Amino acid sequence: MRLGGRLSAAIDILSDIETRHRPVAEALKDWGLSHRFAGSGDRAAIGNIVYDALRLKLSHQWLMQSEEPAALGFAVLLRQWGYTVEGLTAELEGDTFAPAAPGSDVFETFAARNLSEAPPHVQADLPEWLQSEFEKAFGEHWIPEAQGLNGRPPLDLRVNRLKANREKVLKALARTGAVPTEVAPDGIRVAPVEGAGRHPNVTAELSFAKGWFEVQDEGSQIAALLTGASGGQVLDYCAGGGGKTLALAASMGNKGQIHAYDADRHRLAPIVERLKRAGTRNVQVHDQAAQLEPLQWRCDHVLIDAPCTGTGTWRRRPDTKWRLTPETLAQRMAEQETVLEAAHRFVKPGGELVYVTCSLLPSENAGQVARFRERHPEFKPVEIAARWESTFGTALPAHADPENGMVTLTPATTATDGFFIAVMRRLS
Ligand SMILES: C[S@@+](CC[C@H](N)C(=O)[O-])C[C@H]1O[C@@H](n2cnc3c(N)ncnc32)[C@H](O)[C@@H]1O
Repeated sequence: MRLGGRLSAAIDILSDIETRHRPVAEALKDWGLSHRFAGSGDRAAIGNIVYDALRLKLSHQWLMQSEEPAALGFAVLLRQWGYTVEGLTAELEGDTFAPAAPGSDVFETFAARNLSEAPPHVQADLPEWLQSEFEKAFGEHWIPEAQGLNGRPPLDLRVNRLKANREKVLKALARTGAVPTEVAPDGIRVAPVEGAGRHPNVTAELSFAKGWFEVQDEGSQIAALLTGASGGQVLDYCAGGGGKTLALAASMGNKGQIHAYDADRHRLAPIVERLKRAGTRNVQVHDQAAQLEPLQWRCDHVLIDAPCTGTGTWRRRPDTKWRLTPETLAQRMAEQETVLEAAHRFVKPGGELVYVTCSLLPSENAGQVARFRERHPEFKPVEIAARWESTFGTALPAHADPENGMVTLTPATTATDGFFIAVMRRLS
């Protein structure tokens, strides 16, 4: 397919997402099933246009003065893929599969408008109702912080120390251009792709099958390491598919005992195969809360990787940004309170509770922790600056609240997905 056909397909998919309120992954999959002739390069290019359009949807619409999916598609190529109007027109000329170009007046409007005159939430490309949350989180830096969530993400991997080391994996993946991550000691990164590019399918590699590495964002690796667990009894209370459980098992060198629990057994199911591939020997998986009862007051570390709105992962799932509602936020906050209430009981006196979200909204983060500490004054913040420095050998990143044991990672400051991490110790 040439660019015109790819752009037409992306516009059709954007219409489908808009009219039927469908998740982007499903819309792309359906398109692929009904267009089996399209090669993998075409699918990647089409997917990239769709994802890019959703990342900057509001500012594209404002600059084009149009909410039409076609305007979005053209805006992607002009603003994110480096085309000029003339270059794009020339490229699409004579391409019978190319979509009709928006009228010349749309391009003129686009050229005449200046984004710095748009309302702040349009500049930031987020739903207006979330502006106050971002202002609260980042003060005067809230627009660049929100914009940081609008870029393409890298592909991050975590080297599994139980089976390999960073050098070995870097060598095995040399042709991908992978490099060591800045902060996480076992992380390696393949840079974000440009234009129609796509990341290598690393899970098809023999080294992946052998358990040498996992796909995991550097922020998630950092969160797991900040638990500070090196042995003892560890409870991963919201283990899901086991991303952080695996990271903990590796950093603990298979010592101590990790208990991985999740209320949703379907989410938990893949953990068994993953643990096997990674060569872990210190993890017990639990799918019933009752199985955890003997652990009450016994755990050295309890990790709560809480259910959240996922605002920190908008680079990877930009459609969720536009589907998020105040009702969903309220629901996630209620779930967070439930898990905090249920999980803190397992921390032994002197033990630690680590609360993590992949969201940047203060009501899910600092607000949630403050309310928890009001209800449970026996939990006090740990020295997060010292923990960070001894773990990573650097100073705390820009958005941290050492007095309250909290740190926030963002694409703009740590070049990771957005994460919030609070570490507390139970005094009695
Ligand atoms: C952010 S995800 C966990 C991701 C996982 N830790 C990882 O690193 O791959 C949050 C998890 O919390 C689980 N969860 C939600 N409510 C829960 C509850 N009341 N008790 C235990 N787990 C819960 C969800 O099923 C979901 O898997």
